Amino acid sequence: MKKDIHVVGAIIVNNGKILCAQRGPTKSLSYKWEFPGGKVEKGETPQEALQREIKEEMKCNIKVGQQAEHTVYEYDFGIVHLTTFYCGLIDGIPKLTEHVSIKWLPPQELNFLEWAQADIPAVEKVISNFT
Ligand SMILES: Nc1nc2c([nH]c(=O)n2[C@H]2C[C@H](O)[C@@H](COP(=O)(O)OP(=O)(O)OP(=O)(O)O)O2)c(=O)[nH]1
Repeated sequence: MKKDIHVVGAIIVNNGKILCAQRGPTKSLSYKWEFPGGKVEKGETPQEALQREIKEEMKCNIKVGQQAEHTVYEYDFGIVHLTTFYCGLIDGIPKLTEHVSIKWLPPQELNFLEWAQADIPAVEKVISNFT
């Protein structure tokens, strides 16, 4: 049986643009674009996990707002349960640490990137929420 992986992703909105992050070559889903975040650990709420992950991987603090989407997607390596939340920056500027590239894009340009498959419903939702 495939393992269930519970993941949170931050849709960080700043000045009308959204932060998109590209996965590195050594990771699963290499070079795909994603919302920064990661796996929820035992005892954490999804919101706590997201704040922790963003602090670790982007060196900034966020406030976590409304849930945008929840998707279950079966990859070959496991079943990802992805919950995305709209977020805002509190302090610091997101920095490139674990990802190979980050971009701030207006919502209508999100579709130009090659997203991880689990993210596609969230991307569509963001586009429709902003247009
Ligand atoms: N952070 C994040 N992960 C996502 C998204 N969409 C998606 O399918 N994923 C997958 C990729 C990973 O398999 C898993 C998140 O794991 P992670 O971010 O904590 O771990 P990782 O990069 O080290 O991944 P891995 O190489 O261990 O699989 O969820 C997304 O938008 N954000």
